[in-house]
Amino acid sequence: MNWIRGKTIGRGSSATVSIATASRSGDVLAVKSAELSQSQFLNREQEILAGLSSPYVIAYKGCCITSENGTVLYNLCLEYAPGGSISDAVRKHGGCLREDMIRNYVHKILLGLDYLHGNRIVHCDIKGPNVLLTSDGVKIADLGCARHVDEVSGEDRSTVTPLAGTPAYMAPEVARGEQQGFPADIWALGCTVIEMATGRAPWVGVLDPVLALYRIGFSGDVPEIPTFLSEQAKDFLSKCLKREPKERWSASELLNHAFLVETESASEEMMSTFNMVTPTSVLDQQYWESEDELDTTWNPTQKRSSNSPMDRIKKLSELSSKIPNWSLDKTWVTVRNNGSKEADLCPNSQYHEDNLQLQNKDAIDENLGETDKFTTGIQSEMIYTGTDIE
Ligand SMILES: Nc1ncnc2c1ncn2[C@@H]1O[C@H](COP(=O)(O)OP(=O)(O)OP(=O)(O)O)[C@@H](O)[C@H]1O
Repeated sequence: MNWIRGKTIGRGSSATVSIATASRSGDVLAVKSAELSQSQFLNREQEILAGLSSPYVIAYKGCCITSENGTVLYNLCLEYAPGGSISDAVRKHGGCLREDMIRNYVHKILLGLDYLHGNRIVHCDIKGPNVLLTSDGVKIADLGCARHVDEVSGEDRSTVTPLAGTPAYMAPEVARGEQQGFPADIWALGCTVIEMATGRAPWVGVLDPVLALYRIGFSGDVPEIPTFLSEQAKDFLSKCLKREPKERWSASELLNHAFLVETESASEEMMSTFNMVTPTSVLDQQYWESEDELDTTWNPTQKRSSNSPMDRIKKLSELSSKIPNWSLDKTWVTVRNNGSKEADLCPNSQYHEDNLQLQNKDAIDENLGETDKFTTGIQSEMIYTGTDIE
């Protein structure tokens, strides 16, 4: 597949995302790239996405290898989401979303989760930044942490695949290191609803993530449910945030919850909110003006020698100075089992939100790997012919 790489539009822990145009069709794409030698998460995401087709999951468009400025890159081509993430939407709306908007988004996320779970896939990292807005509506993205569930036992393969996700959104059983099945996605959905309603990740007031994880795993507490929500919304949340995974409602059960009955009412307003004119080319200047994002990765498995709950909490405390507070900014961390360096864990954790964008850029510059250096400096009109991988 030939495509023209444009500006960098996002950065995550495993990859850099650029806008691109498919040479033949002119379609606008998002291309997620990582150095080939460090592309294991992109590979896993490709393997999962390639088998999926849902209007509620960001679509897979192909993958290829390119050699750019002497660096060999693995590229995952995806449907482009011009509206940003749900977290962006929360910020644009002044820090919280109206309940009818939340209802609409939740409905689409649940349709996506119902589809994934029906295909025996656990997403493992549901949160506002990983739900994107396209001209077709809300779609689940970033399946880099996703995994197949064992079809025979119905349990996940956590013995071979370490648990993953973002601490503030982790279900109690995940925080304890026990299991990460479908109910863990439902808990994370509940946390995402709180994020949409309040502009903050759950567990407000617990700034130390080590203490917070301990509380999530062992205290018996659940995140505070916003009192200003309707009774239906509160009841919906209570079904997501059951501490016992077996008591949590499934995606298909939640789709029939009374909270979602009026789901279509806010659709039109939401779609007009984000100025989602689809660019016709990577040369459209307005699409170079989106801000770069910095997400950071926390990688506890690098040092992991035991998976017992207390050992996991202790390991967390070793890393706590590098872990940011959990406010709704760009300092969330994703737990993954790759080999990234501790120095990369959270370069921006000490920065105040007011100067976050500037500081993020500085932090990016300090922490750039070769791929990032290349991608940041890339010109907007470069045509690459990748080696298609089927
Ligand atoms: N399909 C897309 N369309 C538009 N922007 C996208 C798309 N996919 C990703 N992005 C942007 O790139 C950023 C990083 O992408 P993504 O979260 O998939 O990377 P990652 O390395 O898996 O991140 P994380 O560290 O959160 O796991 C996103 O926050 C988003 O801003």
